[in-house]
Amino acid sequence: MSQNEYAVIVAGGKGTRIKSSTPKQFLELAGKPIILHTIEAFYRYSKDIRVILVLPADAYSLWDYIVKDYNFQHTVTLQQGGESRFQSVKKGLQRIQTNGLVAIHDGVRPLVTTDIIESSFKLAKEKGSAVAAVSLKESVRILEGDHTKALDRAKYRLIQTPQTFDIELIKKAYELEDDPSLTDDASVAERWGHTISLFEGNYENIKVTTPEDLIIAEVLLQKRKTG
Ligand SMILES: Nc1ccn([C@@H]2O[C@H](COP(=O)(O)OP(=O)(O)OP(=O)(O)O)[C@@H](O)[C@H]2O)c(=O)n1
Ligand SMILES: C[C@](O)(CO)[C@H](O)COP(=O)(O)O
Repeated sequence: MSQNEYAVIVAGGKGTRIKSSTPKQFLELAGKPIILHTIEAFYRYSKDIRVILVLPADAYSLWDYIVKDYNFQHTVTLQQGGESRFQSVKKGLQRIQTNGLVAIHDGVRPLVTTDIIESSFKLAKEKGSAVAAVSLKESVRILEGDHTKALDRAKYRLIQTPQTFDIELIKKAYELEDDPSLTDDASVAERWGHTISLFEGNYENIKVTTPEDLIIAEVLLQKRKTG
C-alpha cells in the first residue's frame, strides 16, 4: 500500500425493503452476520486498510456483541449514521483527516471480492475515482406518461459499490453538497465537476435489498466457503 487507504463501510440503514425485524446488515448468512462478511473482504484485500464503520445509533451494543461472539480481531472506527445513505457517508468521511484514497462501500454487499477492491484503488489512484459497474442483462424501457419506449441497453450500466475516490476530492464534494436524495457517491462527486471513471464490477456483488437477495447471497457465500 503506497498511500493511505481507507474504507467507509455504510451500515446505518434500517432495511425497510427486506421486511425483517433485525436490520439486514446484522442478519446471519453462511455462518456470520452480513456486515462481518463485508468488513472481512476489505481486510483480505489489505490488513493495513483503515475501516470506518457507520452504524445505526442504536446498534452499538449489537456490534459489541458481534465482535465478541465472532471473535473479530480488527480495530475499526465506529461512526453513528444519519437519516439517509448520503448523510451516513458524509459522517463517515468526516472521520478521515489525512489524504489518500477511500473506498465507500455498502455494508450489505458482502460478496465484494479482493480483485474488485484492488481494481478500485488502482483506478482511483490514476483517475481520482473508480466506480464498479456492470452491463444490463435484460431489456430496458423508459416510462413516458401512459406509453413506454425501448432503450438501447448497451448505453446503460448498473452501478455498484465500492466507489473509490481521492479523499480530498470526495470530502470536498460531500461538504459542498446537501442533497440527501443522491443515491450514490459518484453522483455527489459528479455534481461538483468530477468526471467519473467506471471499472468492470461483478454480477455476484449484489446489494442485499429485498427478501430473495438473502437466498441468493447465502448460496453464493456458501459456495465460496466450501471452495
Ligand atoms: N441512513 C442510512 C441508509 C442506508 N445506509 C446504508 O447504505 C447501504 C445501502 O442502502 P440500502 O440497501 O437502501 O439499505 P437500507 O436503507 O437499510 O434499506 P431500505 O432502503 O430498504 O430501508 C446499506 O448498507 C445501508 O445500511 C446507511 O448507512 N445509512
Ligand atoms: C450506492 C448504491 O448501492 C449503488 O448502486 C445504490 O445507489 C444504493 O441505493 P439505495 O437506494 O440506498 O439502496
